[in-house]
Amino acid sequence: MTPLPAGYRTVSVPAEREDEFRDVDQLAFAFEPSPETRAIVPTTLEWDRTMAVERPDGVLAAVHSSYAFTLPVPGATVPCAGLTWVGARPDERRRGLLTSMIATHFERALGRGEPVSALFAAEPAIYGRFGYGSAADDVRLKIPRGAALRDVPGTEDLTVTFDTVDRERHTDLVQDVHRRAGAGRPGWVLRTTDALRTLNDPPAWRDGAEPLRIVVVRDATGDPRAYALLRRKEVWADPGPRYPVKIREAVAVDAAATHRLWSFLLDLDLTSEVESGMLPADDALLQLLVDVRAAVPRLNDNVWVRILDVPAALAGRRYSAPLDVVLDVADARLPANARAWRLVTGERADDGTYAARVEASDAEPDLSVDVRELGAAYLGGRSLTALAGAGLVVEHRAGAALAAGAAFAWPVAPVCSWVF
Ligand SMILES: CC(=O)SCCNC(=O)CCNC(=O)[C@H](O)C(C)(C)COP(=O)(O)OP(=O)(O)OC[C@H]1O[C@@H](n2cnc3c(N)ncnc32)[C@H](O)[C@@H]1OP(=O)(O)O
Repeated sequence: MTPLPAGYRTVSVPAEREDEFRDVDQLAFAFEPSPETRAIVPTTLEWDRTMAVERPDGVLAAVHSSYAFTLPVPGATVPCAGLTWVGARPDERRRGLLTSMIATHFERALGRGEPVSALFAAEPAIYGRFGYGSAADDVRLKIPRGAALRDVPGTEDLTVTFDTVDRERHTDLVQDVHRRAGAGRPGWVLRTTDALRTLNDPPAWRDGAEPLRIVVVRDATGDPRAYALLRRKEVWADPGPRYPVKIREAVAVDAAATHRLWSFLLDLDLTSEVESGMLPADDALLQLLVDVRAAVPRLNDNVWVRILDVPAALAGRRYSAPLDVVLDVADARLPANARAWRLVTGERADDGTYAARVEASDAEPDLSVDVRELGAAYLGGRSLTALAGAGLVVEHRAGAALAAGAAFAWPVAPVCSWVF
C-alpha cells in the first residue's frame, strides 16, 4: 500500500463523524449547504463503506466512500463498489492521500467480493492512472422548442400529467419506471437505498428556476410508462418569453411512451429550448428527431469502470460473438491481474450471447491491454478494435483486435442515468 505522510493513518468513518467527513468534501468541492438544504437532503453514505485519512492531530485530511451497487453489464450483473464523495482538503493535496485511499478502496472492495468498481469522475484526468477506464459516453442535447418527431404507433391511448414533485407520491413511481426503462442496458445503475431514491429539491439547487416538476406518461390502465423530472426558468427577453427547460432525467419503457413524453417536453408554452440531461448514445429520441441537425449534441464521459478481479469480471458478463483470445493484462496497482489470461466463450445461448471461461495462461498473448482499457471496453460501449487503432491495445496476432472488438461489443449502449 502507498505510504502516507508520517503520522497519517487510514480510519473508518462512523456516522458520529459525519460533520467532519462533510467538512473535508465541502473544502474540496467549495460548497456549503444551508441548514435548510441539509434538512431536506438525506445523507446517502453507507457508513460501513466510508473511510478517511486522518492527520496526526486527528483532523480528517481526505475522505471517500462507496455504494454497494449491482452493476448491469452485457447480459448479466456483477457486484460493484461505486466510488463516491472523494475529496482531499486543499492544503493536503498532492501528498499521495488519494493514491493511498484508492489502494484502501480496492483492497476493501476485493475483500467484499466486488470484482469491479465504478465512478463518475469530477475531472477526467484523475482516475485513469488508477486503472479506471471511461466505459460509456452520454449525450446531452439542446433541442429547439417544436422539434418534430417521427410517428410511432400506440401513442393515442397515452395520457400525460404535469405536477410538482412530491416525495411521497413520486419516489416509488420514479424508481419503478427507471428500473423498467433501463432493463438490459449496461451501466444502468439503480438507486439502491432509500436515501439515494429520495427526490430532493432544496430551493438552493433551483438556480432561480421553478421547483422540480414531473411529467408522467400513463397507458389506458393507468400504468406509468415514462417520466421526466424538469425545471423551467422564467426568462423574458426582447421580444418575449424564452424559457429554458432543464431536464434532470427523462426515461421511458417503450417507443410510444418515449414519443409521448418528448412530444410534450418539446412543446411547453413560453419555452424556447430543451436541455435533455444525460441520454444514452443510442437513445430513442435520437432516432425519432426529424431534424437531428437542429439538436446540438455534447458528448460527455459517463461512468468509469475499474476491473479489480480480471477473471471474475470477464467471466461475469456475456459476449456478442465467439472468442478465444489470450490477453496480456498490465495492472500497475493490482499485481494479481497482471499476467496473461485466456478467455474462451462456450456454446451460443438461446438469446444469441456467449458465456466465457477465463483462466490464467502461459500461451503467447494475442493482445496486450492495460486494465484501464479493459475497463473501458467492459460495458460493451467502447471498442477494443478502436482502442487498438488508437495504439492503446497492442495486437500480436493479426485479426485478434477485430475478433475481440466484436465479442466485447454490445448492441445496447451503456450509460448510467444519474451521477453518484
Ligand atoms: C468519484 C469521485 O468522487 S470524483 C471527485 C474527486 N474529487 C474532487 O475532484 C474534489 C477536488 N479535488 C480533490 O479533492 C483532490 O485534488 C483529489 C481527491 C482529486 C486528488 O487528491 P490528492 O490527494 O491530491 O491526489 P494524490 O496526491 O494521491 O495524486 C495522485 C496523482 O494524481 C494526480 N492528480 C490528482 N488529482 C488530479 C486532478 N484533479 N487532475 C489531474 N491530476 C490529478 C496527481 O498530480 C498525482 O500525480 P503523480 O502521481 O503523477 O504525482
